[in-house]
Amino acid sequence: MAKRILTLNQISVRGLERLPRERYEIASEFTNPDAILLRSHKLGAADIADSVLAIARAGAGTNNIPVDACTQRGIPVFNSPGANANAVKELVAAGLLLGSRGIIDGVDYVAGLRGISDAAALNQALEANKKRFKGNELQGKTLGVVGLGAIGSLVADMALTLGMDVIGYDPALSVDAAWRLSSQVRKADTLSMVFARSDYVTLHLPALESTRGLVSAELLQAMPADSCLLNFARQEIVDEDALLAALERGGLRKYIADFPSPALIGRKDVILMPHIGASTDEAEDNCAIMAADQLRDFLENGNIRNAVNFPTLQLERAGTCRLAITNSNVPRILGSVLAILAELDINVVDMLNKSRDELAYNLIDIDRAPTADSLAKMQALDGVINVRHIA
Ligand SMILES: NC(=O)c1ccc[n+]([C@@H]2O[C@H](COP(=O)([O-])OP(=O)(O)OC[C@H]3O[C@@H](n4cnc5c(N)ncnc54)[C@H](O)[C@@H]3O)[C@@H](O)[C@H]2O)c1
Ligand SMILES: O=C(O)[C@H](O)COP(=O)(O)O
Repeated sequence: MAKRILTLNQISVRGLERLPRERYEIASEFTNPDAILLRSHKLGAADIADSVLAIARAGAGTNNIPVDACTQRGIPVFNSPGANANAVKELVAAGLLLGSRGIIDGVDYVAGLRGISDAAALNQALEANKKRFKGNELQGKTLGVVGLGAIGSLVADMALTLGMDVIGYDPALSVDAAWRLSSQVRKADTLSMVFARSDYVTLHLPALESTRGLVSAELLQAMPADSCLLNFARQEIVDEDALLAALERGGLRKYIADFPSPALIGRKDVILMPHIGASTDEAEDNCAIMAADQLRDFLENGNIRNAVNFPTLQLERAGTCRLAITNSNVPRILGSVLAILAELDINVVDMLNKSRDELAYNLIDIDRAPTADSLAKMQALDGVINVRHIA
């Protein structure tokens, strides 16, 4: 039977094409979907039907998904790391330029000259007024990058090519990300060091409980006068009251962000974009393709790539069929599962078991399909969260 994929945002067609119609039904409304494919749609735990086996986020941030509730229910949440990083990097480049030059005010000024029909008079007005839109160059200025993952590392490289000094902070930098990073990026040991030493600070870290309000009054106070803060990560990382206070007292020249809020709209010292960091054809295709491929591999083979709450685990298919079992990460569960298979005289052809935090996940290839009774027995074992028989 075709698997049912519920889409909760518009997903690029190139991604949806990875889910062939003979095996997948895709719709924006389903009562009992097998999986959910979404972008920034805010998903509540109660919105996830019992039938859902997996959730795929075509994008980086998963703070719109109740990941802890999914983990408890044994539902992997996939994302597409790096697939939209270049799009965000390019918008940050635009943000830096908008923060350093009088582009927006200058363009607005020119738009207001529509009524002048005489070219000479127009030219005279432009030349007389252009001093109002003077800016500064980025070359030689310091950019502080907070979060040096897929996006932060590209932003750091981009800033180096613009002749900026780059200082970076990431207390949880992965080994892969460290390899990607230019040796010209100076390491900051503390967040306050980044804020104190930068003309521009750009945020590229996830919204987590631990990063909510991370950009605090204290950090903003440490910034040099005339500095700019760029936020293309998430709104909640910046303490909005502290931000408004910093802008009011002139401690921050500009806030440039992808996340408008009522209190920020209309301020001259704030440049807001409508969450378009990943809104390019290329990024939308990349994210949707990655998310759809990972989802399909999970639904058809139980393999896990780029889940934010499950261990990474891939096993070549062997045997007649496969069991995918999620359980609490405690001893003896796997042994009990194997004992049930042994009772049925079913041979294990290959298997892989991995854990991540409180979860363990197993792929077990067997030479014969188990009975419905034995599957129910496995499901009933203490600590087993779910058991899936994949033909
Ligand atoms: N504006 C947009 O449209 C848009 C697009 C893509 C991503 N994003 C946001 O950007 C975030 C980063 O995306 P990414 O693809 O670079 O993710 P990533 O996982 O590759 O990188 C995030 C980095 O942040 C680091 N980090 C975590 N906590 C930190 C902390 N307290 N201080 C400093 N660094 C910390 C991690 O170690 C990691 O290296 C996403 O989580 C998402 O919220 C926004
Ligand atoms: O986290 C992300 O990938 C971005 O915020 C993009 O969100 P979007 O897919 O809704 O544009």
